[in-house]
Amino acid sequence: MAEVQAPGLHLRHWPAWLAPSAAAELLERLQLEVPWKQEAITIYGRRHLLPRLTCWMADPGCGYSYSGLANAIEPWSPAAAELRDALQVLTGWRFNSLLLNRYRDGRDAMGWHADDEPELEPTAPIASLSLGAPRDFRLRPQPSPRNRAAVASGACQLPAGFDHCTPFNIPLHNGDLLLMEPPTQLWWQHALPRRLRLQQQRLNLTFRVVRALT
Ligand SMILES: O=C(O)CCC(=O)C(=O)O
Ligand SMILES: [Fe+2]
Repeated sequence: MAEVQAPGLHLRHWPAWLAPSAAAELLERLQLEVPWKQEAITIYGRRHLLPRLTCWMADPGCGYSYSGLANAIEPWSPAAAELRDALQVLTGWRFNSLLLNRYRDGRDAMGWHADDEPELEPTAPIASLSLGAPRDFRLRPQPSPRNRAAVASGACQLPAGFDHCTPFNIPLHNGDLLLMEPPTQLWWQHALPRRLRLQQQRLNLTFRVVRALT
């Protein structure tokens, strides 16, 4: 396991957390088991198909909206539930929500964002499992709008050295596990850029802890 740290950023990376044969078998299972959909989002009144297939799985009551989509929640599939339980043993967290992304080839991608929705438990990590083709995972420093307001009002401070941080890449390979620990989502954004020559698919699973709404 390799730790990646920078001001406001803490990642733990397990290269080949799953052996290649186990990762390949899991990819096959998930491809068949998961009800993949291509969702559309509306920006300035225009509908855009997302450049990837997605599915949300969660415990009942643990759904949340993402990029303005109120997501339909699917029950845990057998393979996803096994991974959730293995991640609980590794991290001590009972992940109650999962976003699955299927990048059909290098044209599919994900833009810059942070997973900082108010529904997410801020003290929990996000656990990201990669299967299939390798892709670059990019990170760049960016205080969230909420943090920018908090910094402006004096309620919180930028992490020391934050303003000198530079964007960087972490290549994620078949079977890699990446834990994004707090407060990473507050200060950093991430993206999965397009790779137009790539023809193989990649699956990514991000396990999350959604707060019980009271
Ligand atoms: O595909 C990836 O590695 C990143 C996915 C991601 O950032 C997300 O699901 O929020
Ligand atoms: Fe994300």
